[in-house]
Parts: sequence; structure tokens; C-alpha cells
Amino acid sequence: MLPIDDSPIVRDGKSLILAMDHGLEHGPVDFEEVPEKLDPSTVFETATHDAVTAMAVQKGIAEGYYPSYEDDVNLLAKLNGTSNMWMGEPDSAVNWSVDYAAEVGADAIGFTVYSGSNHEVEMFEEFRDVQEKAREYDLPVVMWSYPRGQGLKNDTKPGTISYATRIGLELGADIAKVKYPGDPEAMAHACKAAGDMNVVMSGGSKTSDYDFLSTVEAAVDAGAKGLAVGRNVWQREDPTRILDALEKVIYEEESAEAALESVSDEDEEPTDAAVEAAE
Ligand SMILES: O=P(O)(O)OC[C@H]1O[C@](O)(COP(=O)(O)O)[C@@H](O)[C@@H]1O
Repeated sequence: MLPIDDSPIVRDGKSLILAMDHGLEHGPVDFEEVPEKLDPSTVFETATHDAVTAMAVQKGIAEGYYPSYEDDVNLLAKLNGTSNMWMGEPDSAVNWSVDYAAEVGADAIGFTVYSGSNHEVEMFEEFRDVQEKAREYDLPVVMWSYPRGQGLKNDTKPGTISYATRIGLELGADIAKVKYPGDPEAMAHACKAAGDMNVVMSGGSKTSDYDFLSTVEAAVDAGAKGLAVGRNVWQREDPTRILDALEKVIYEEESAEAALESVSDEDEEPTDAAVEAAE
């Protein structure tokens, strides 16, 4: 692992990675309620928020849109990815190289590893090539560490998530992105299993402001060094507002409740989430 605290994708020891590779991984269905977000520029605009330390995208989006944002956004080049139409055992095509990502202006590399899949061996070997090439460019590597496959019935079990963070450390990732294992003790163990490597929590499907922020708060309290999130930010009507709150929870270690209060408009009717938080 590299000493990444000085990397542009880390702020005060933590990261907030805004992911927008869903058009490939899930398809346009993720944009049904926010059709304007089909235009990647709208999400790049969101990523100019100070809280966001990098934006994770696939090659075509990086080539087409990053040049307009390179002064304001750090690029995390997500090298592999597969569509939702793939019905086989979990696997992910390598869609661009580290060399090309560096040419496009990448500040970091992202790579999914499905440990436990029947394709684990090939994925580990692909990760080896990517990680060693990234070292030549001094680019930190973020592993989307997702144990998944026919032999794994529950991919968010505490032991599975601790194994996922440990695999990141063992294989030379600089940051491992994992699903929240359901409770703070399990997250704390997963962070411990990662040694000195940073662990960030994966966002997941959109939930209420309070549920989302309190899970982030619990993960950070447990030792997570931030968040890699997509839908819970850009599927919201006002992504800036949730980023303002995330900035407080992640970097200032405020509670979800305090962060929500500080971003609420005094003239506004209290939202369901604010009422929920106050209860
Ligand atoms: O494989 P899954 O669990 O469907 O989710 C994949 C998506 O989740 C992410 O890892 C994070 O995005 P979300 O916060 O929207 O879950 C994306 O990079 C990716 O497209």
C-alpha cells in the first residue's frame, strides 16, 4: 500500500468518491427518476463540491466529459465493469488500461474484484497487472472488494466483509471499498482486518437522508475512511445538500442529526427525515 494521505483523492485522511458507472453496471434504469442525470456533465458538476475527492467513471465518460472538469474534479478511472445483462458467475471485463487512464488524466485507478466467484483467479491476476502498472505512475488503487458468487449466499455477512478488506490489503490495494456489514462492531473488525489500508463504505441504493447519513456516521465512527457513493447522492433532487451534510459527517465527524440540522433551511417545512432524526 502507498502512503496515500498526500494523494489528491484523500482529504484529511478520508475520501468521498462519487461513483457514476451505473449506466454500465445497472443500465439506464438507475436514471429513471432523474432522467436529467443521464447527461454525465450534471454529475461532474456535482463532483466539483469540495467534499468530493474523486469521481469514478468508465472510459467513455472520462474521455468525453472529464476534459471540461479536469481543473475541478479528480478522476478515478474505473477500469473494469460489466453490464447487468451478463448472467454468468460474477466477472468484470477490463475495459481500459492503466496507461490509457493515465493519458486521460487519472488521479487514481479503480478495479472490482469478485472474490469467491469462479473467476476469482483471473480477477486476482488482472488486479496484479493493474496494481503493478499503477505503481509505475504512482496512482493509488481503489479495490471495489465484493465477495460474490454462487457459493456466497450472503455477501454482507461480517466475516465476509472482513475477508473483503483483508483481501484488499493482501493484494496491494490502497483503499478497499466494501458494503456495510450491518453493524458498527462488524465494520470496526473489517477496518482492523485491513491493517493500515483505508476502507471506505459503499453507498448502496437510495435511502432516506437520515438512514443514509447515520449509516455513514456509524461506519466512520467504526474506522472507515470515508465513502464511495453513487445513487444516494446523484439520485437526490438536491445532491449539493446531501454533500454538505456528508462533508460534516465524514470530515468534521459530526452526527447525522447535527449535519442534517445544519443543512436544513429554516423557512422550509421539516422533511420526513428531519422529523425522523429528531425522534
Ligand atoms: O454491483 P452492485 O452492488 O449492484 O453495485 C454496483 C454499483 O455500486 C457502486 O459500487 C457504488 O454505487 P452506489 O453507491 O450507487 O451503490 C458503483 O460503482 C457501482 O455501479
